[in-house]
Amino acid sequence: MCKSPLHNLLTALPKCEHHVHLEGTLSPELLFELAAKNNIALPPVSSQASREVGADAVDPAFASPGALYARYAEFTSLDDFLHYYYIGFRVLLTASDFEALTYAYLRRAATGLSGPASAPRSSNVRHTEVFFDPQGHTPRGIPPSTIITGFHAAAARAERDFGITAQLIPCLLRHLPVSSAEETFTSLIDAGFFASGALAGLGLCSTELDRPPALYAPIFSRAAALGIRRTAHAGEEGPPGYVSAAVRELGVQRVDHGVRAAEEEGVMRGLREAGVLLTVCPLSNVALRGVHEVREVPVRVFLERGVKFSLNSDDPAYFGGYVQENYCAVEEAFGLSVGEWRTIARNAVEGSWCGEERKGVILREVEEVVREWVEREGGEL
Ligand code: HPA
Ligand SMILES: [Zn+2]
Repeated sequence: MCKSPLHNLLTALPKCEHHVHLEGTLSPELLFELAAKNNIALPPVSSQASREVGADAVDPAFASPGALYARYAEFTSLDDFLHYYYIGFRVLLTASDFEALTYAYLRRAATGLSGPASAPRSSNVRHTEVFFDPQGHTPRGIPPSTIITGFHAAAARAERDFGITAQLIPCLLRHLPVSSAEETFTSLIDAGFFASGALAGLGLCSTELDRPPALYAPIFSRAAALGIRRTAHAGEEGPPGYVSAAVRELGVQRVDHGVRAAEEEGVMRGLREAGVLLTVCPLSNVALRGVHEVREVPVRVFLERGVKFSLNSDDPAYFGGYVQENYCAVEEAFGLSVGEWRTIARNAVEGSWCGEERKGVILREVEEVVREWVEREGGEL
């Protein structure tokens, strides 16, 4: 629980999350549990065990969940994190593994609970749009259909149980050749996953430096021609110019992270004029050393310049917080007003891809929660 007087408003505020990687919700505990169940070898923790040809390098972080958590607290960069993130993929094999992973995340996002259901609710994500990385699974013999089946089974159950709605977005991986991204995108189209609504849009992630958005322009223009919504990670480690390139050359409706846009007024103006929403992830930025502390995330600058953003967890199992913890960290760092939180909550709903009817429902909930708070506690709107 954060120390802010607005804490109870922040837990009650209806939220939309647009930037969370399904594989980034894999906790160290579940990683070890699935490795044991699926008989998957993790990197050896001592040189005794690593003599085979092609074996992983020795890494004492895989000694226990506690050792992994300690290593996660010391990430030095995006690529340092991605090394661990992709190792985690290995334990996910079956549709039921993906269903378990998805349901645990949705329950936590909707209720704040990871333990017993009797505890009071302390988070209120009403709608979430979740990334996954097909190219991290197909080489292991796991087709996108396995992930999509598991995800939607969990989403249906979580909607019944908690009233949260969820959509799924594949991200193409920038550390692999562009030809692999093209093949992946083509196979997802051919399988009819976009046309059926099983996939809600297209994303782009992984290593950013030296992978300019323009490399992916042909794929994204194909997506545009097919009426597929688009988003891309940009301006996390990469320069502000990558943010404007994502908007101009990929035609994205959202930019994931985008925080380095604040370094250039012209880039901010472009975002404002295009009405693009940034999916900002404050605790992720601290964990991966983009900033030293949340106070350096340009939240205030974006609010003052009218650049829209939502607040998100990115990879909550790796970065020490879900959406709720990100909201609290921002409030502790900036002390925003009730009116500013209302703007953030409304922009998050409006930047969602869930359809006008659902957006209308959540917007009304936002207004009700804010109105009740102001009537009870006072405060500026
Ligand atoms: O923050 C991120 N950036 C890029 N790629 C990613 N894949 C998972 N999380 C991230
Ligand atoms: Zn991300």
